[in-house]
Amino acid sequence: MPLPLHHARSPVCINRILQCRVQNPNPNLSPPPPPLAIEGRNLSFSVITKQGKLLPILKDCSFRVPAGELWMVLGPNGCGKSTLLKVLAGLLKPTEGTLSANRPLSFVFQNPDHQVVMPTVEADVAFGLGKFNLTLDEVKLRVSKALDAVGMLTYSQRPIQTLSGGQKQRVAIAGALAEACKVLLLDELTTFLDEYDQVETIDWSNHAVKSSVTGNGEVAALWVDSID
Ligand SMILES: Nc1ncnc2c1ncn2[C@@H]1O[C@H](COP(=O)(O)OP(=O)(O)OP(=O)(O)O)[C@@H](O)[C@H]1O
Repeated sequence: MPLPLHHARSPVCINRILQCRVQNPNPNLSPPPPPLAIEGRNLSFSVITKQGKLLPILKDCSFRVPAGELWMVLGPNGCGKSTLLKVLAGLLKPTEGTLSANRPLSFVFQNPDHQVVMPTVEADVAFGLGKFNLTLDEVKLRVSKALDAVGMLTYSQRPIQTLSGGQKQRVAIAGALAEACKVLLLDELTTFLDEYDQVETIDWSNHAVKSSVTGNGEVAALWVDSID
């Protein structure tokens, strides 16, 4: 399946991330590059095992994700994808290297049932906005723009339990967009989805980060997923 994305593949280990952006053959005519939203330089992360040995998990990992783009990092189980996301989210401190990521930053997890909590689509996307001191009209506007960005606006009143797994993932992404996140970290969203929902979720996620309909400015997304 051709993915309409820039993507980075890591067949063996995440420290071999390759940057896959195609260079413009005539840089004099090209527009200025979009600002970077996430940049990791020479990131390493190690833990000390119970036996007192240093166990490297990420090694010398460098990558740059511009605003308005969705990048995928694909790798086998245990290669360090979740660790990379935790480092990006600030949950783990890199042992070496530097990192910058625009804020606010939101996580969307692999099991949508752990993330969508309210009875209807609209209520779920509005749930996270309670902390922002917004008027009711502002909440409604943010919710409808975010749902529109992921193609779920017509589902606003639908009970959550009637949605497919992929639709629930899109509602979870809309919740993050409604909170005006600048960086989306998407952790193995395809795990519980059938093939159709996988393609839809990737397409709509890509659309959402490229779209300005949320009014957030451009969002960048880093999606990690497993490959056999
Ligand atoms: N605190 C820790 N102590 C020891 N080993 C760890 C620790 N955290 C992660 N690891 C190991 O580092 C490796 C990478 O883990 P990580 O969860 O990042 O992999 P992953 O690529 O996300 O895997 P999966 O695709 O199965 O989710 C694994 O071998 C894991 O056991």
